[in-house]
This record gives sequence, C-alpha cells and structure tokens, in this order.
Amino acid sequence: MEPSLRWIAEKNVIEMIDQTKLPGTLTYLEISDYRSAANSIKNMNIRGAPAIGVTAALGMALAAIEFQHLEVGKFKVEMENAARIISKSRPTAVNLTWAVKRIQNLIENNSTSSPDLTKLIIAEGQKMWQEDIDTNRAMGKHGATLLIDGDTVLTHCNAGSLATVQYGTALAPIRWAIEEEGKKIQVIADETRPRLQGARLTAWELHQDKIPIKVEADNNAGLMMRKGKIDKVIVGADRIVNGVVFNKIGTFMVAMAAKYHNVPMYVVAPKSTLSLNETEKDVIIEQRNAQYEVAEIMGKIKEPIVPEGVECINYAFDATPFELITKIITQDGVFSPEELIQRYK
Ligand SMILES: CSC[C@H]1O[C@H](OP(=O)(O)O)[C@H](O)[C@@H]1O
Repeated sequence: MEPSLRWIAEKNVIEMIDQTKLPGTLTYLEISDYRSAANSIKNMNIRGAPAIGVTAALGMALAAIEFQHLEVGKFKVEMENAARIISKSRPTAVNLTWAVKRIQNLIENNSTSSPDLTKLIIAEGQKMWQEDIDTNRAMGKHGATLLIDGDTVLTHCNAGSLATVQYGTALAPIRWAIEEEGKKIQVIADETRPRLQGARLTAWELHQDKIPIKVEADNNAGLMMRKGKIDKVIVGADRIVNGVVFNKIGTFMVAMAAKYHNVPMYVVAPKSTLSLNETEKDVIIEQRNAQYEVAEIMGKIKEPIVPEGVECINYAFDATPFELITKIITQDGVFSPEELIQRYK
C-alpha cells in the first residue's frame, strides 16, 4: 500500500490520494497552499487522525513558503493565522492540533530569518511524515503479539494505511502478523456508516494487499460475536483522554458487544493521539452534514433514503470508556488502560 500522502519537494506541494473517490477510482490531489490543505482535511479528501496530523504540518510548510518573503515579524503573524485555520478544520482528532503546535513551537524557538524558518518547517514536516511510518510499524510489531494464527479480527472504520502516512494503526498489527510472522488472519470490516470508511477504504487497501477481508453491515457485529465468529476487535483512535477513547461513531457499540461476549477489544494509537490531561467533557465530538452523509450517502445514491423534511443526526465520533478496553497499543508497547495512564500521564 502506497503512502496516503507525500511531500513533492521539486514542486513544494502535498500529493494525496483523494479518499472521497475510493474505492471506485484512485485519483490524487495536488495541494499547493495551506487553505487547500485545511479544506482537504475538512472535506475528508484525506482523513484519519495521524494522516490529518501530517497533512496539517505540511500545510504549515505551504504557508511558510507563501509568506517567506515577509520580514520575520509579519511572517510569524501570518503563520499564526494559518495555524488557526488549519487547526479548526476538524475538532476531534488531537493529532491535528498536536502537529500544528509542533510547528508553532519550532517557530517560537528559532529566532532566524523567514526563509530559514521555512526550511526548518519543511524539514520538520518531512520528519513527521517518516516518524509516522516508523511509529506504525512499531505498533504493528507490538500489536501482533496479541494475534494468533487463524484469528478473525473485526475492525471499525478505517485505521489503516489510508488513515496514516502508511501502514496504519489498527491494521498495523494485522499487517505485521501476516507479512512478518506468516500468521493467517481474516479481517472483518464494519462498513461504518455514514461515511463508509470500512467498506470503501479498509476493504480497498486490504484487498489491494491481498489480505483476507470481508465487509459487514455495522449491525452484524453483535451477532457475529454471539456466533463466536470474531476472535478479536482492533480499532484506532482519534483522541485518548483520561478514562475514555474517542473514535469513529459506532466504536462504543462494538466495544459493548465485545465486553458482553468476552472478545478482547484492542485500541492502537500513537502517542500523538494521547491527551491524558483532558477528560471526556473537554472533547468536542464533530457533527457533520447529516443530510449529505446520512440521507444522501455522500451523493452515491439516486435519491435520499430519508423522507424529505425528516431531520437526520450525524455525530462523527463516540466515547468508549476504558472499562470496555482490553489493551491499548502505542509505539512503546502494549498497555492496559491503567498502565497507559501510569506510563504517560
Ligand atoms: C488511525 S485513524 C484514527 C481514526 O480516524 C478515523 O476518523 P475519520 O475517518 O473521520 O478521520 C477513525 O475514527 C479512525 O479510527
């Protein structure tokens, strides 16, 4: 699976897979300014917590290029404005603001010229791009210790290569178990209404990589566990706060079913997704366009599936309490939720 985004140094642009067009067509967007980078996150051309984090950092590099002709005081003012616009593109995944803050810190800590700051920012964005891949592979190796030959693993949404620069978070242990350890793993992907990241993206990337994949309607998850057809659940995360994992809407329902059926529930997330000084009340759960996503399925159907005049509800994430989580895997290892707090708080 190729990277979901890359920096094209010869042209100073971000090239990204346009995920709104998958699985039908593989097309690419060339992003040449920071406002377009912010829009690509908001419109979910690129999505997934780590992927939008790196996109945000490279979006800041595009802003620096645009304003490097200014004297450094004015350059910094423009960069603060760019940081604000990029940061507000989506509210829930903490990787976005984490990435922007990392670039802002670099600007604050370097009293040099605008062109030199620009070079530093581009280099930092490229460094974050590579760090993401290395982190994902480390999580894959750690998480694969939890998988045995012959496992059937349920996943929800897409926390794969397309949700990161490459290799994925939740799908990383599956990739590692298969590709590095030769284990046979069957993946079941929840379609994941309303944006269908499981059906459209997880199925596409795993099928591309010849990893056994089946798609189920979201409501099948509980019965599949009751029938003993699911050995483990692995999901990603958008923000892990003290006591709660925020992830794609529907994760909480899957976690409850897993708890009821004693199916291990694993969350895979890099440290950049941790925000342990926060609690649930601090987190904004994104609400997206309900008519477009719920009633019209992003324009993929001939007519809405909801009667005209009937309002739809569309939270994009939900909150899963630690008591429903068996293990959380980061690049440092495998932790119980309690061990995670001890390690990182
Ligand atoms: C490793 S991706 C984490 C997370 O991001 C996805 O959300 P979205 O597709 O809305 O960006 C999903 O919640 C994944 O689990």
